[in-house]
Amino acid sequence: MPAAVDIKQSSETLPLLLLHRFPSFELSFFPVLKTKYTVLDLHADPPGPSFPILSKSVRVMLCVGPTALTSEDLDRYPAVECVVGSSAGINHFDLAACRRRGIHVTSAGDASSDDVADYAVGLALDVLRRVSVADRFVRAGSWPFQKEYTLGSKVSGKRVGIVGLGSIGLRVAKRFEGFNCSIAYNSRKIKSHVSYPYYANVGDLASNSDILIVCCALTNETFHVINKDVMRALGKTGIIVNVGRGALIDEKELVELLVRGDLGGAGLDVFEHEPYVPEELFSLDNVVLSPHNAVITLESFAALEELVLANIEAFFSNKPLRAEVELH
Ligand SMILES: O=CC(=O)O
Repeated sequence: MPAAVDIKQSSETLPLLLLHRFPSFELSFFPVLKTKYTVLDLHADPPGPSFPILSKSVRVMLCVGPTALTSEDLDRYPAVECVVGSSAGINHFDLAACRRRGIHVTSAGDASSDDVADYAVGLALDVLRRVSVADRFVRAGSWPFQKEYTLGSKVSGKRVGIVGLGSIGLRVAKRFEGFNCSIAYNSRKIKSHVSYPYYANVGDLASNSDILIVCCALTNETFHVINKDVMRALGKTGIIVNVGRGALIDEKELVELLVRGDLGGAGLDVFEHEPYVPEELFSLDNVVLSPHNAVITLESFAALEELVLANIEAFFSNKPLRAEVELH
């Protein structure tokens, strides 16, 4: 499965870095990496003769995007001590295996939290005010002929429930405060630094919300945390926005409720089996679909690149890592 080696022999003393990424997804900092480290590129083509030997001494793995990192992957690289991730969500890493081996893991931290929070608000606005529908209407040339419109729904003053009040959730809350919305939240634990009402039960939060924003981490505990009952509690006028991970919501139930009109609408940036999106959603005007786009801005990528490079350098110079993940 290792495909290639791209070795810069600028200095034998520089340690190795294994780059684990999608093919043809060249980020601007890859050339910088290659000037500083001997970069083994798992997905480049063709394979190089030194790969099998060099890969045994790789100490840092850089995992770009949602490339899964399994226990078997780690077994192939016995010298790995640090996994540098490039996303905020790290459900695609086998964290238990990292913990067993004492491997440090870093994430994107809050490099893209502002952008994801902005996007969550944008999706809610779009669903309620039907911006994408209006755009399609104009582009289809319907404006001169059709005089009847489906009414949108006001955003200001709505009750916003946030599932996961971490760095993204807190930013979502601040933004909706600007719309005079009331905020409440659910998370693993009550947050003493905020005064928003806390609901230990997601269903209770949904019952008391008009807009439910899902932005918690995907773990074994939060898989399908938004189930049929929670969505029923949100009700026929409630809308749900997911900028976390697809599997936080029971997607099959979500689709059924939306198709039957038992849920008010949805703004979805993530899906359970990306890039597959259930086709039943395509014809629903109360649903806004987006291809895992919330982090994709110039600014997020710049912050991410800075963080990734800093963490690699910190590891090799025995300095503290940033955005290190606590492995329980
Ligand atoms: O989805 C994107 C991320 O987790 O950073």
